[in-house]
Amino acid sequence: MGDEDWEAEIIKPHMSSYVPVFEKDRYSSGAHGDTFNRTLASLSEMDDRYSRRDHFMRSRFASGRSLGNRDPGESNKREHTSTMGDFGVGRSFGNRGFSNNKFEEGDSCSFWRESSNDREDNQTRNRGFSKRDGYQDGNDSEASGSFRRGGRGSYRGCRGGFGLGSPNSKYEQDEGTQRSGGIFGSRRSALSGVGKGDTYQSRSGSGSGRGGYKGLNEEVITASGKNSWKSEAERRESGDTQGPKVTYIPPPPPEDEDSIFAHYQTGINFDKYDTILVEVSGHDVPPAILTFEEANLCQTLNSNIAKAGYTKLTPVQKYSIPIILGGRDLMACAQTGSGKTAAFLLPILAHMMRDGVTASRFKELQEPECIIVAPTRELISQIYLEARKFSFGTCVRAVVIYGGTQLGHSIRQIVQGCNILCATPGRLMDIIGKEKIGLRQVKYIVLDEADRMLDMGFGPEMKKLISCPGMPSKEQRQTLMFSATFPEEIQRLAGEFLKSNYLFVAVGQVGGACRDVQQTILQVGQYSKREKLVEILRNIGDERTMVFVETKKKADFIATFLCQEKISTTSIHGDREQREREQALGDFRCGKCPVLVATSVAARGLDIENVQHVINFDLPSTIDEYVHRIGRTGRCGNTGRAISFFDTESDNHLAQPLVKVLSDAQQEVPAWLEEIAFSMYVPGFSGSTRGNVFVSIDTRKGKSSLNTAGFSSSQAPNPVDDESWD
Ligand SMILES: Nc1ncnc2c1ncn2[C@@H]1O[C@H](COP(=O)(O)OP(=O)(O)OP(=O)(O)O)[C@@H](O)[C@H]1O
Repeated sequence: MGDEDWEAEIIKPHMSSYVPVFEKDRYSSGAHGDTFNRTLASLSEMDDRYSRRDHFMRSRFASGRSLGNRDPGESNKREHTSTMGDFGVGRSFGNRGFSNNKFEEGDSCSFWRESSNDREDNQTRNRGFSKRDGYQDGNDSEASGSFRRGGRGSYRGCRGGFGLGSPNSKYEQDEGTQRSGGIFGSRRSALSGVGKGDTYQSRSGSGSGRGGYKGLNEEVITASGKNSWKSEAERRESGDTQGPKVTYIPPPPPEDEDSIFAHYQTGINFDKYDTILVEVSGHDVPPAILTFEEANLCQTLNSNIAKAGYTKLTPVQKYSIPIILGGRDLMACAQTGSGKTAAFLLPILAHMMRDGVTASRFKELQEPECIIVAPTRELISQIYLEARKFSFGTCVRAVVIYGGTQLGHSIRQIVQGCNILCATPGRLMDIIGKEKIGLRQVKYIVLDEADRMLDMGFGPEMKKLISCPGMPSKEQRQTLMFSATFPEEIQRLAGEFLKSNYLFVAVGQVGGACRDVQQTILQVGQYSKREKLVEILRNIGDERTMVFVETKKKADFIATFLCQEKISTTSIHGDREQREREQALGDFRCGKCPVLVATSVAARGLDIENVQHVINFDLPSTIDEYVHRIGRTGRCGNTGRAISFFDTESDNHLAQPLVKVLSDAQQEVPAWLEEIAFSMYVPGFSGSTRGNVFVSIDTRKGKSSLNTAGFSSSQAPNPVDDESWD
């Protein structure tokens, strides 16, 4: 099947999904989530408000009129502001916008092309603008600024002297050029130095633009025509386009053993994992193991496991490790924070050790045995650190490469030896296109957050990956997929990547929320959200809290506002430069800024110690996203709390799946939410999932089932969105 067919297949079938039906006599708001019926719904609601607003505002603000730091509705002025605007002092970016209750209005219509690019979620976008050439031209002139940017070598104090690496090195010629600005100006806000009492700075460098190795306005750049199999994402990072180079070199992680093995404690509910039901489907299922010893790993691995503080297997590990050790392909679905990363890393490493895999820095062409892909830069970095931890003291070398960093740096990492390549899709395809790695030796491909990796956003990239010259066929490699959510449609697509006899492991309910997270849904209208947020954060005190919002500019806006309220806050979203994203995460991790305002870019996979609260200031557009977001707390047996603001103006489509997720996780369901859910009743479906613990199952069973994840599939992200992730 050609690429086009494949993409079409992704796009179209999503448009129907299974959603629960609320029937009065069957529905219960209690703790038992088995009273839902199954239904085949029509298209899930697609919220195109932003696209429409975008359209409107483009015509309204296309001239880039000046604005003050008042509210997001006026913030396109920042396109012409080259200095660090201090939103914390004097004219209040936050207060004025909100005090007039104009935030939402402004939000919807500020940056004239932002709304289509701003949301890092699963919404459809308006992709109508193009202007490729103009954009390119605009960037040409910025090229000289790249080294200035790269010269900021003091990330977290770790980068002194590290800086740009060796500009004269032979790899420098391979340096990709990545655009970071252009015709759309500099709406990216950069936040820095946010601490207690600090001001929250929003910078809009006229030359730096959006920090932009990602985003819709980059996608429209005309490709060179070379490497025609390459995607826009790859071209962006590859240097096929004109623009300044991205010179950011991430600081190397600490090398001392204590740092490598630093970990947090499992929580009081860790042992309760044992009571979660697990179902494995497929033929010839190897028996689960109960202890690490049963896995028969080599001594070094066992020692690393012990140093990591792992004494007991989690359910997904008990089942996945023997399956992978047995050479089988696997699709595994287990709740957030339950140890999926080690579930694939340990058996892969065990095989590599068995096979005597050794990294060689003398090989001109590096040929990794394992490729791991994940949707965000921060997540792939985290997976890399786990790989480094478990391979400590072995000859296996893990490398991480991701967008937003200097391409030459990625290449230099690889040539030092590469057995496990952890990568975001864009950078991976770029490196492959530049023939910096060979694929012939690939024995393992891992898709973490696999449903995300296979949806409309990244699916085409993944398809290309497995079709790359040299890539062993699926019969000759092991393909492993992990996620906490797995829509049925995506499961079906996954079949193309997996051997037909792959095994499917479901730990608890596919797409179910972690039960260690106490979920609260509050009915809060858009104009009351800010006040409510402050009230909650003041009660929370210094406990680490992630606040999720729906758009990038709102992330900046809310972070600014919280800083004005003297709540130490930082933010992470796809319009921030990579250096800033990493700085923000670092400040949050270490507690310098106990509040992190984030878009969906931080929803998946991030494993941050002591995140006690997640607040959905805006609910996401899909229930899967909700499950992943709240999964940033309550990890590894620890407890956490999630509070979500439900706006009846915009969130009603989530009522049904929310009630389902709450019920399944044995959470209290507010009566008002039940009512909304009931009012959203979709007639025409019969069937019940009553009594079916594994309400979403291996699709090969041919059983269409109630699947919270199924809600999202109809709203699978537009490919455009993904460039803010990678
Ligand atoms: N067997 C274990 N014993 C102790 N800690 C563990 C064990 N397995 C994993 N952990 C720890 O639990 C935390 C969560 O693991 P991990 O990030 O792999 O979860 P996940 O299932 O991938 O979550 P998500 O779905 O959010 O990506 C990590 O800090 C990890 O080191």
